[in-house]
Amino acid sequence: MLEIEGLNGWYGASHVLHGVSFAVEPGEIVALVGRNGAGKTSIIRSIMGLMPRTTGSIRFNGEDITRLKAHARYARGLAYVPEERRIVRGLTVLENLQLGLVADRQGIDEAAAIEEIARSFPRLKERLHQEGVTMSGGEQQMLAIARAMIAKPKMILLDEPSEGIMPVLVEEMGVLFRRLRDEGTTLLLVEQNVEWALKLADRAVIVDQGEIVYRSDAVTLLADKDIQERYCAV
Ligand SMILES: Nc1ncnc2c1ncn2[C@@H]1O[C@H](COP(=O)(O)OP(=O)(O)OP(=O)(O)O)[C@@H](O)[C@H]1O
Repeated sequence: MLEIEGLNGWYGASHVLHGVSFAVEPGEIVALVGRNGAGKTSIIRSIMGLMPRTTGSIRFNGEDITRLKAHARYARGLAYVPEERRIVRGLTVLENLQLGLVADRQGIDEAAAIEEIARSFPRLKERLHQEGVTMSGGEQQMLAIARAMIAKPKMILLDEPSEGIMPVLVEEMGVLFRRLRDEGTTLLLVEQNVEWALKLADRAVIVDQGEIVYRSDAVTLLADKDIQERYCAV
């Protein structure tokens, strides 16, 4: 589904990604973990076409998307939930959700799409006409995920979705991610909450100082406390 080969990335003169290669298969959850500053967000930005400068190649669904702009990648079925969520101030929950349909890729029936999202997110359903930014951090995170899901992407890139969120909502999020995966959506999950991410994921990739240093099944890394300690300890 997603194949990254020899990816290098820079912010100005600062070279932060060094020959990153890994693949994500259709319908799996891959956890991308590593310390603060290891390069996880930069990898996600590169996949979405939001990194200032990159070399190497990124293929999505068999197509080379390396030179495509972010909106074109989005239109091909990639969605992104950034760490900072970007719920738009002044807009209601419903209006924030509608933004997810602006770059509509398949002529989706808006009313049906909102109805479906409301079924998956009862907390949002109760608050459709409330201003989005007045909700709790966890509810805003759910809204950001719902907005990414609404146009039925093939793959969702999530940057630290559990950060700062109360445990009951993190649990709900885990149930949601498993359901999405079981329905065929592919997920790349960047997380500091390594144990939670590994329990959800099928496979794991570790990035350290801008390089991929480890790849395995999630259960293998979950059992390997030494590797977790070496590369993921905060
Ligand atoms: N906008 C930027 N300009 C310059 N350097 C940046 C910028 N964003 C990130 N960096 C640097 O790039 C490197 C990788 O950062 P990145 O945010 O990708 O790591 P991360 O693993 O996602 O970390 P975190 O968990 O802290 O978000 C770090 O050294 C960071 O300081």
